[in-house]
Amino acid sequence: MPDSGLSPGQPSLPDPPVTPPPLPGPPTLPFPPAGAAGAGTAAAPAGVADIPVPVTPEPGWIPRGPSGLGTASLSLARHPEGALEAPAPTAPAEGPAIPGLYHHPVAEPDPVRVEEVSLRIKAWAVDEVQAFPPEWEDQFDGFSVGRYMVACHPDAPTVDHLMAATRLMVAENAVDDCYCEDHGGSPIGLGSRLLLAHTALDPLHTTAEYAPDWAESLHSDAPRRAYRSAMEYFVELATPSQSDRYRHDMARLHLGYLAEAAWAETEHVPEVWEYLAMRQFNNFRPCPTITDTVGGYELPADLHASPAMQRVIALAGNATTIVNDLYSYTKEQRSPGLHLNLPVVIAEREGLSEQDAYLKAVEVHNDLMRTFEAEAAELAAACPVPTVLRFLKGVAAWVDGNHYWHRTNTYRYSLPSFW
Ligand SMILES: CC(C)=CCC/C(C)=C(\C)COP(=O)(O)OP(=O)(O)O
Ligand SMILES: [Mg+2]
Repeated sequence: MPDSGLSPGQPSLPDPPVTPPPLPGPPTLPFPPAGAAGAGTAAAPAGVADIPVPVTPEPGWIPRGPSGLGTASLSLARHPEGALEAPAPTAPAEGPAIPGLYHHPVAEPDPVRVEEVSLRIKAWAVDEVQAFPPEWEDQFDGFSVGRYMVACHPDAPTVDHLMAATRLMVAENAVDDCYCEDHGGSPIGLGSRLLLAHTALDPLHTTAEYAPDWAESLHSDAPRRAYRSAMEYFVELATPSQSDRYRHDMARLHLGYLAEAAWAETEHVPEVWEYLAMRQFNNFRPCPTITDTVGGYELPADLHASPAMQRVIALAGNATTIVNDLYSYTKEQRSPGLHLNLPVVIAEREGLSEQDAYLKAVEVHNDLMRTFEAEAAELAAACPVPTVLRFLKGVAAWVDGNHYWHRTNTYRYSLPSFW
């Protein structure tokens, strides 16, 4: 079991079965040829849906109560009887897709898995890391993180694997909300907060005199508690190289947050290309790049580091992140001050109307998606190694699941009326 380097403090997970699902037979291109589908809905890439998903039944799971001094008063989201409640199961999710947005529809995520992950993630958030105060419970439920992660990782062999991704997603959002954005965040002092929180992922190695203060600091706010615990679970499942990949991607993310904050502080509107550069770092990338860990296999480090794979990952991450800019546009228009996103920056820097800028941003997204698919297909043909093929399929599945979640999260997002 790889060592996290973090002080233990949480009950250890049972050893999850990590037998990966059988790999596809003869290598096939996981994507349709570039341009095969027009704008808008496209057929799901052949192959992604073909990976079997063995569902390993897990022993009955009982939510743990809070433990440790003083945690009783931190118990949130409880009914008087003390039972945690997962967000109410919903009918198949609705929500319109952005007209003209190139995307692949996905099958409705397995409701049994969604229910189980939703229950377990809320217990973790409430009992283990106290990730949110009671008044944010509706927002936590409305985020639908269980549905998000089940949709993005259709090949996860067990719910434990899904939980690793789900905890990290909650922790990443706790940092974004509490340090950067609308739940007490601010550009002022952000660098210091992010660096100290980053040590929950990439531990401080120091002398015996100073180490205890650092270890204590990891329990001092919700973002650090969430990062520390989520990472501790993740390294139990990941190889050292997968953990290091994740740390690197998180450092990239934190660098992106800092550039966004620097512009917000001076109310600077960057050039479009500068915005795209910032958004390549302030990006979903750390989520699709754990697809192999969550799938129970490993893309070897040298194959992950190859320039062609790095380009495919960056293109996929950029497409997923511009999807966020488009679906969160009205939410961000309503927020105080000028919230940068691709349509806003195009409108400001290129002198377009809000509508024309939005439609141009849709085209930028579609270009990124098509280039991602074309280059992933080229890489699959040039390097038909089973782990490469499966990783590419996993990234494509994450891209599609991410679109599904944004489209269907009508609690959080709504479309502008440009059509
Ligand atoms: C989950 C993760 C790694 C997120 C990092 C970057 C991030 C917060 C996004 C890509 C989402 O963008 P945004 O902050 O604009 O989110 P909302 O629009 O508020 O949903
Ligand atoms: Mg957004």
